[in-house]
Amino acid sequence: MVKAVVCGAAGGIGQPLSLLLKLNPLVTELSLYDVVNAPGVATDLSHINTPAQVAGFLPADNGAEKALAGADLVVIPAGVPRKPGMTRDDLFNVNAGICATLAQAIANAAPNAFILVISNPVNSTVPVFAETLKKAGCYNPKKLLGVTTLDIVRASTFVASVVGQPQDAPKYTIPVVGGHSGATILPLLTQSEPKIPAAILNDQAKRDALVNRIQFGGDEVVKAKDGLGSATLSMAQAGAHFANLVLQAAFAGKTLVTQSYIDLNAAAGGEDIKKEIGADLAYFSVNVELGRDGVQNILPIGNIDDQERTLLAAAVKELGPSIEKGVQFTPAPPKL
Ligand SMILES: NC(=O)C1=CN([C@@H]2O[C@H](COP(=O)(O)OP(=O)(O)OC[C@H]3O[C@@H](n4cnc5c(N)ncnc54)[C@H](O)[C@@H]3O)[C@@H](O)[C@H]2O)C=CC1
Ligand SMILES: O=C([O-])CC(=O)C(=O)O
Repeated sequence: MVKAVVCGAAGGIGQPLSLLLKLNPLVTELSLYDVVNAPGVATDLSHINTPAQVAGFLPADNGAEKALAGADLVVIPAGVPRKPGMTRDDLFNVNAGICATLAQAIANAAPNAFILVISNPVNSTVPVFAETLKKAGCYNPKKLLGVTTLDIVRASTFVASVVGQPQDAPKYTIPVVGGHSGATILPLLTQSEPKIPAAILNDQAKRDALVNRIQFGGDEVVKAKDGLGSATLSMAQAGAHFANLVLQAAFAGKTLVTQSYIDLNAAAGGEDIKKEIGADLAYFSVNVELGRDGVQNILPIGNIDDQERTLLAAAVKELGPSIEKGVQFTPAPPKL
C-alpha cells in the first residue's frame, strides 16, 4: 500500500502530475490538496479505472493534514509560477511562505514521508523545507528531494536535436548537477551516454548554445506562454518520472541513480562533493543512489573538463546566496 499526495494539485503542473500518479501501478491511494478545486480534480481522476483511490481536500477543516495523513510520498508543485521578465528568485517571498506552511503540515501528519519539492526557486525552497522540518523535530535529509529532473529531460532532448537525431532523445542520458536556475544548472555534456560527437563539443559556438538552452529552457517556455505561466506539462512528466524512481527504490526493492538537489549531509559522499566543487555548500544537485530509505549514497560528480569546471565555479557562486536565503527565511506570523 502506497499513499501519494500532491500539494498544489489543481494547478498547471498539479493536474497532469496527479493524472500521471493515478496511472502509476505502485500508487494505491492518491490524495490531492490545493486551496482551490482539489475535490473536483479528484472526482474527475477517480473515474479512471486504475487501482489508486483518489480523494481531494481544501484547507477548510484541517484539510491539509487530512490529505497528508499517513502519506508515503508528497509531491509539491504548490505556489506561483513566473511571468515574462521575472526570475525564479522573484517567486521566493510568496512560495517560501507556502512551502513553510506545507512543511509544517507534513511534519504534523506525515513525518516519515518522502518530500519532492517542485515549487520555485528550488535552490531556496528546499532549505525552507529543511529548516521548518528541523524546527518540528522530524527532518530526515535522506527523504527531502529537490526535483531537478526537468533539466535532465531537457538536456537529452536538446542534445539529441543538436546531434541531428531528435527522435533519439530517450536514448541520451546527460547528468545535470548544481541547482535549478540559470547558471546554477550544470549539464555535464562530456559525460553524455551515448557520447556527443567531438565535432559538436569542440565547436565552441554550438557547445555554448547547447549549454545555454539547457540552463535557460525554463525561460523559453515562459516566453512562449507569454504571461500564462511556465512549464507545466513537461514538468508534470519529469515530476512523475522522478516520483516513480523514488517509489521504485522505496517500495519495489530497486537501487537507482539519478540527480536531485539535496542536503549534502544526507548520506556518505557529501563531504567528497564539497571537495570536488571546492566549496562548503550545504545543498547541491548531485548523483544520488536511491534505496528503500531514500538517499543511501551520494556519488561523485566525476571527470569534467575545463569548460565544465568554469561553469561549476559560476554555479557555486550563485548557489551560495540562494541557499542562505532559504535557510534564513522566517515565515510571517499568522494574521489574527
Ligand atoms: N522544479 C521545476 O523544475 C519546476 C518548478 N516549477 C514551479 O512549480 C510551481 C507551480 O507551477 P504551476 O503549476 O505552473 O503553477 P499554478 O499557478 O498553475 O499552480 C499552482 C497551484 O498551487 C496552488 N497553491 C497555492 N498556494 C497553495 C497552498 N498554500 N497550498 C496548496 N496549494 C497551493 C494554487 O491554487 C495552484 O492550483 C511554481 O513555483 C513553478 O515555478 C515549474 C516548472 C518546473
Ligand atoms: O522556468 C520556470 O520558471 C519554471 C521552471 O523552473 C522550469 O521550467 O525549469
